[in-house]
This record gives sequence, structure tokens and C-alpha cells, in this order.
Amino acid sequence: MSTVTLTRVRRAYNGAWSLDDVSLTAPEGKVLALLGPSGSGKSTILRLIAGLEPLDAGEIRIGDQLASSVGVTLPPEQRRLGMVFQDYSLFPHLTAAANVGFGLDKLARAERDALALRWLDRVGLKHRADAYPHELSGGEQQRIALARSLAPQPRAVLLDEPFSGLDPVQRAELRDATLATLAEAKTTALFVTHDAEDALQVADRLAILKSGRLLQEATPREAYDRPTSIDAAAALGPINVFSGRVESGAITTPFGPVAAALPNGTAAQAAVRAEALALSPGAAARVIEVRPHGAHDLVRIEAQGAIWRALVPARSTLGESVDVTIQPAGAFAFSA
Ligand SMILES: Nc1ncnc2c1ncn2[C@@H]1O[C@H](COP(=O)(O)OP(=O)(O)OP(=O)(O)O)[C@@H](O)[C@H]1O
Repeated sequence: MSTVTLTRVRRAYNGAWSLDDVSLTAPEGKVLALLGPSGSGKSTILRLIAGLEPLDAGEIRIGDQLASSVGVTLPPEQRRLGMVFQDYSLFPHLTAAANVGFGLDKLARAERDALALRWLDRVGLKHRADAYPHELSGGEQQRIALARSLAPQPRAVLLDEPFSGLDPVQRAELRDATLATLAEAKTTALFVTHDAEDALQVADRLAILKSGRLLQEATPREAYDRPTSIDAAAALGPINVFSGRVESGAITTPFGPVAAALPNGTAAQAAVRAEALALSPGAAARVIEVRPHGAHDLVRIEAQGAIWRALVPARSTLGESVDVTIQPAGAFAFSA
């Protein structure tokens, strides 16, 4: 396992930056999640690290080795990386065991078979060693793909949306199983997702991207509790935004004040997480709509013409109007 470091990396397609000056580090033996909406550049980062494409500026190092810089692109097979993609990409004509053994061709047959079985065991699929991919569920195929990528002891493993295409139950199970396997293997992992929950659950560190730019790199806790911008806050869950001016250290929103450590008079924006709004019987805001949202209800409330969303415990009894308390831990202010 090795640290993977990107320094001021840029990549353009057809004259437009698809990655613009991105620097980030995947620490040795940890999971770094690349989180962002479609088109934010997540897969481009993986392709550049894998050596599938050249970069246009900056450099990429895997451990001490310079893997990519302008005019230098170490071929993929010399990078010693593992890869897992969302479409599993197992060889259909090979059994599960043969798929896992595929990258172990330098070993003698018996050794290779034993190691493949050991990896199948690690992902809980030893009993399916002789099954062909079409005989396995999507989640099982993905676990085989993970075992195949890790068996040759890569310096780092790249996972591109590995849980998409699975139903929610399979997804949660596979997420937990993958995390356990990565932790056991102590492999550096870069994991692409557009799902905030996946990123928060799986990552040791998060890199939040938008439009080819890195918005924030932090631990999941830091990113959630101390976002550095409105966009970074919005990447981790629904937020409410209000534009106003700072007065006496706060922005006064229709639903209450949000503390702002900015000079008085500054044009600023408040961002309040939907789960940071506590509702109680009262008359400050009108309840427009209540909808189930898993363990929560999503409630739309209106005050002074503004409509905000609140996530409250499911089946809370709310009347037609409520008082609103903004919990400071989920409320942030940014200069506009
Ligand atoms: N080969 C290519 N040719 C032209 N444009 C490309 C190419 N690959 C990526 N892009 C563009 O670069 C930007 C980033 O794409 P990328 O696939 O890295 O985003 P992403 O965050 O992985 O998105 P998704 O979640 O949809 O996979 C997009 O605007 C995309 O259209």
C-alpha cells in the first residue's frame, strides 16, 4: 500500500477544464472518497491515477514514484493498482476462483489457487468458488471483483461507484462488507461516489468536488460539521440557504438567527442543514407538507414568504404551524 498524491492536476477535454488545479492525498492504508455530482471530475481523477490518460498539468505520485506529469504517463500495468468498476467487469467464461486468480499469474498454480480461495473466503464467497459470474448476484459479483483487485496486493485500489446498480439492502450490505475487507487488507483506497451517505459511511477522508474543482478535503466529521462553502455543505445533505447581511454577529433568517463570525454589514449567506431545524408547537412558521423520508419526515415550512425543509423524527405530531429552533451545530455562515 502507498500514499497516492495529486498535485495541482489539470485535465482538459475539448478546451474545457474537466479537472482544474486539483491537489489531494489518499493516505496510506485509508479510504478516500471522491464525492460530487455527475460531471464533477471524479472518474477523470481515477482514470488519471490508473494511467489510462495523460494529464495536462501537475503530477501524480504513487508512493515515491512519479506516475504522471506533463509528458510522463507510466503505463497502467506498471502502476500496480487494483480497480473495481460499477459493472463488475468479471470474465464471464472464468469461475469466481479463476477470476480472483487472474492477476496472480506469476505464482505457481497451487499457490495461486490457494491464494484465490483465501481471498474468496475473505469476501465471504469461498463456497461459490466454482460458480460463473452469471450464477452470482450483483452484490456477489462485486465482492469477487473486489477480491480480484486486492489479491495481487496492489499499492492502492480504485473503486468507481462500486455499489451503484444494487438494491438498497444489497447496497448497505456490500458497503459494510467492502469496508471490512479494505480495512483488513490495509489497502489505500480511492472510492468514487455521488452518494453522500456512502461517502460518510465508508471514508476516512472525503474529497468534495464540483465542476472539476476540489471544494473541500477533510474527515467526514469535519466536512459535515465545518463545511467551507455552501456547495460543500450541500454535498452532504439537504440544506436551506438564506442571503442577508450580518448584524451584531448574526444573519437573521425568517426562521431565526444564524451566528456569523463576519464584520457587521457583510453581505452573507446562511446555510442550515434540514436536520438542524427543530420544530415544536407554536406559530412562527406554517407547515406546508409532511412526507416520509426513511427514519425521518421531510417537512416543508413557510415563514415570511421563505420555504425551508426540515428533517424531523418520523411521525412527529405537527399542527398547522410550528415554532422553529435552529441548532447551531448545523448552521453555517459564509460571506457572499
Ligand atoms: N473522454 C472525454 N471527452 C470529453 N469530455 C469528457 C471525457 N471524459 C470526461 N469528460 C468531461 O469531463 C467532465 C468530468 O467527467 P467525469 O466523468 O470525470 O465526471 P464524474 O464526476 O465521474 O461524473 P459521473 O458521476 O457522471 O461519472 C464532464 O464534464 C465530462 O463530460
